[in-house]
Amino acid sequence: MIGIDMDASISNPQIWLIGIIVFFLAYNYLTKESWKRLPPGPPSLPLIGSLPFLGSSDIREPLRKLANKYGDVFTIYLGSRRVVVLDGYDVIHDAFVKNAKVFSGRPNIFTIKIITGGYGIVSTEGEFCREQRRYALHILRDFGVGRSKLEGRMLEEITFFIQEMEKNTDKPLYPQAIIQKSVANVIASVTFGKRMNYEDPIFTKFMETFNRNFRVIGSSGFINIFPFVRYLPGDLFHIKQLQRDYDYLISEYQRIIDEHKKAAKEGKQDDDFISVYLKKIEEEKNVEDSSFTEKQLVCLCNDLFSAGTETSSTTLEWAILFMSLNSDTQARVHAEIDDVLGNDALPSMHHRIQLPFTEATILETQRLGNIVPLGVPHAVTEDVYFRDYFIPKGTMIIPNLYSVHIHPELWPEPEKFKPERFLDSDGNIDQKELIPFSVGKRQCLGEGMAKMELFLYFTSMMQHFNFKLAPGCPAPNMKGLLGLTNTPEPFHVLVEKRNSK
Ligand code: HEM
Repeated sequence: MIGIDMDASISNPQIWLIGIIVFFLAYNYLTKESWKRLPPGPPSLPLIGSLPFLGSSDIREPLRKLANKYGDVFTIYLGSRRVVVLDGYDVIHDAFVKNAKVFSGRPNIFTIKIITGGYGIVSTEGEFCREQRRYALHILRDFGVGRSKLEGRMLEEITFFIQEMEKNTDKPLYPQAIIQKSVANVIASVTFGKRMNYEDPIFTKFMETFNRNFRVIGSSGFINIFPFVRYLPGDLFHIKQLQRDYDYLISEYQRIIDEHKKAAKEGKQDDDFISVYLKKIEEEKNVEDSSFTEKQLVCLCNDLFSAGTETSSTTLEWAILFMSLNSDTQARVHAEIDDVLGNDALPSMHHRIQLPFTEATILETQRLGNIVPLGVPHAVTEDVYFRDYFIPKGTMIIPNLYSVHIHPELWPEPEKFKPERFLDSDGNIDQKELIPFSVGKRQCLGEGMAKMELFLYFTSMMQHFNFKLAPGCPAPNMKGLLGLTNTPEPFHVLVEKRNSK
């Protein structure tokens, strides 16, 4: 008969070891959040998480496939970071609008933290962010979003833009730089109170640095998943470059803020974001722990430039590309604009209602261009049960706006460019479930300004020019290049001056 010698077992180190392992496994199992039913998802491997299931660089289609398999709320792991992806309009709306209080946080992202230091709006959360967001919106509204003051400044910039395009007619043009400088000038005019000459070397250096910064952040997924790479010698992952470029941009904002302070001391009143904000800092100087500081103003300037330049200019680039490839649509837009504006009246926002097809073409550009396809990541600010799943506090949330904009039930033949889909049977605009600016409490702060910009720029461009692909230049791959935004692959167009009517 086989008996158990208890004394021998207690002193046997192997049995102790097995006991400890069993204890830890059991502890891990019992305390693991998964028993609380985290949203399902693909397996997660040590260190790399779900990366093998996300394709090489463009994760849009892999995310769609995962949604087909796991449903409209699913979990992936970027390295060891847990991320919940929301797929489709209903679930994004449920989270960001109906559960806005919990879903309006921002995740802690290494590259963003090293450059912003926790200031600004885009990457902050909580009461600090709410107060700053409210005040920034107040300035923008007061300043003229939806009113003629901003429209006047924009139209002035558009005049320079049209002149610049005219210099480039009848030869192959890659329009990215001209559009971007002009759109950056709109932000400069709102923020600094002045536009800059396109050839100005300071402006050129600023935009080059800004673009490099944007590109590095756009491709910094690897650094954010494996932040320890910052300790490697050299600068293989461009982290030092990122910091250097950011310091340069900050010094430029600071220089302009100092000029404003000097002007204010001399009694000169400026009518721009910086001037209004500086007055607020002065008003709050005796308020303990006021969130209105110069450091915050500097970061706000950067937020407005970062969030407001690339997005609008990329949308306009897509618009030119779609027009070049869809001559029937282009002809219909031309005809509508000719009827309402002729060839020299300046467009204004009150023309929007008379130009429904033009408006529908802009909406279709936003849908198919999918400029910010994965939105800006949110985070849940507390543990939450959502659609029967448990999502722990701090989890990063990705709203897959791309999934909304290519959903075949919402948009039949979603891959085709068809502005008519936004017109109802009476020919009026029906925006349907288009959400390029996201939804909820963190919805784009510049939406009003962006809509004005897209309408005035697009209408003016179409009033003056006809676009077609430059001979010998093939159409680019229409999926675009995914970074922070989805930009068209480089393309060359022929810009032809129109003589309408
Ligand atoms: C076509 C142009 C634009 C598009 C497609 C766009 C899209 C977006 C999206 C998707 C978000 C993320 C919202 C979220 O977190 O749920 C966002 C945030 C933001 N946008 Fe825009 N945007 C555009 C233009 C602008 C402009 C012109 C400005 C500046 C005046 C601006 C300023 C901001 C800011 C400050 C945020 C952060 C808001 C926050 O964190 O609370 N955007 N935008």
